[in-house]
Amino acid sequence: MAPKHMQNVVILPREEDVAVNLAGYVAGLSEKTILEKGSFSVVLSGGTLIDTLRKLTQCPYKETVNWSKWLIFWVDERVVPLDNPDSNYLLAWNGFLSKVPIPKHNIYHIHYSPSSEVVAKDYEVRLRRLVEQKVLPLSSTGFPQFDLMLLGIGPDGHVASLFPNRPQRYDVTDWVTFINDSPKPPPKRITFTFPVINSATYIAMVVTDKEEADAVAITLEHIPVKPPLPCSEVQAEVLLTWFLDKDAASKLPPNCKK
Ligand SMILES: O=C1O[C@H](COP(=O)(O)O)[C@@H](O)[C@H](O)[C@H]1O
Repeated sequence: MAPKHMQNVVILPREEDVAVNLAGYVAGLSEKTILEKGSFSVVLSGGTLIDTLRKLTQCPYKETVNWSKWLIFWVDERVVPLDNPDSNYLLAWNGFLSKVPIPKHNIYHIHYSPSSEVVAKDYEVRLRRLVEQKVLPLSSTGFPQFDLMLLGIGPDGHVASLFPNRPQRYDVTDWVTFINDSPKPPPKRITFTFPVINSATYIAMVVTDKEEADAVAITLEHIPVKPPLPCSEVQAEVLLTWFLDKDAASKLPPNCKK
């Protein structure tokens, strides 16, 4: 296995190029992982990422990817009913999942309850059951290990629902935690903790907005800020790849943009 903290930065001219490149990357990983272990666990976030996944739902990938072996999870979810416009599940369903033949029983969305604590506990219990059933492996650090996490970031450097000035980002015990005062609406959310995120085999960090350019530059240029941006603490077991368009990369020094 490659040493921890391997990172790759891919900078492309337009969001459309990122979408094309990302689809090829995910399809390649899907093929390799299914050959090696018979399934492919993919963790989605919300936000602009879902639209950037659109090429996977088109030719040739719609036909060539072995969707029957995919398992879908969410790195974070808003604590709202699944048909609420704020739901990350609904966003993913409308933009991605409804267009590809992933078996419904392989789609692990939250079970809604008005209590974010109850939702987080339930999601963690279900993950623990999948580990017991050997559907998901455990990492060497004792956290579930997903094959691929597809993440985005916010302008404040948040990743999943781990925000700069909230304690959840420092949780090293739980697998899934909750927040009732998210600085970005809606306030109630659940989120994977950093030990789970950083146990993923592969992570794709997909950023295609000018608004996130400062957070990208602070992270990739190792500019010290207090507290450190959550997105700067993401690392993968094998490889973290940043997929950026020129807007997201616009605050990086010129030598990075070649
Ligand atoms: O609230 C959230 O925001 C982040 C970033 O979203 P974006 O629209 O700036 O791409 C997202 O990754 C997260 O899943 C979502 O709940």
